[in-house]
Amino acid sequence: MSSTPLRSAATPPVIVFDLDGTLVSSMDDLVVTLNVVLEAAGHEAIAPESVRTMVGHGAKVLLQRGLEANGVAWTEDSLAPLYAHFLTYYEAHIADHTRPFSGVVDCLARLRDRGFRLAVCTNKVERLTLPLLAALDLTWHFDAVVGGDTFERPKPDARPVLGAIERAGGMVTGSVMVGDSVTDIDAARAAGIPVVAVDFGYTPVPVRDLGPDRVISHFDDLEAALDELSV
Ligand SMILES: O=C(O)COP(=O)(O)O
Ligand SMILES: [Mg+2]
Repeated sequence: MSSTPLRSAATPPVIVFDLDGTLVSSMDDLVVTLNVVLEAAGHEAIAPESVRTMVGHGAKVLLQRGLEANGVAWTEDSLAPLYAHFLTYYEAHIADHTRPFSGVVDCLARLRDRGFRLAVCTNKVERLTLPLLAALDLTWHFDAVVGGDTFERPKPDARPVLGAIERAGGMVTGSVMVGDSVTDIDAARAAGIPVVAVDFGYTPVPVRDLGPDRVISHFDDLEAALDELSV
């Protein structure tokens, strides 16, 4: 049992979680989907190690990067049918291989017990985010879910992070972002809240080099990191 006192229920801080590469290991399903779409359009499949460096800005940008890796120039018009295929295929295979990372579910429960509100702030569009959370039975943990298309601009804009805190009914002071990539760190900075990075996510450079306030290698270590940040 934690000895940390419960927080005031009136104005709780919010732990705002990124989704892909932070809460869930979605890489395998993203790789399969991207390559199904690219190959159907007559292009080469991309190696999983390369796809890992392309995730974090939403499916449309992933597809754009997949085309660019094939040396294919794209326009909004040429991208549209491929993006439609991506959405349809990925929706039908959203949790074939995707699972919460080790320790996630227990950690979410402990944070709730400690009086935090919890939110998701991902650059995945809502159409994909909501079914993925539901398929993994994660939805009920969260007071708010913000996708890449919920507000005008996605992360690294501050608005989705601040919107997640607001929709979760919490206050900005004491809230913390937990993410795996530069978009999360920059969004947290823009929102004026600290950021804990996980080092097992999807990023082309080591996340430690991006200057997060704390780095964890397992969700069992998140509460200690939050305690160190005095939130
Ligand atoms: O690139 C995506 O699909 C979304 O990524 P995120 O959950 O890490 O923001
Ligand atoms: Mg991520």
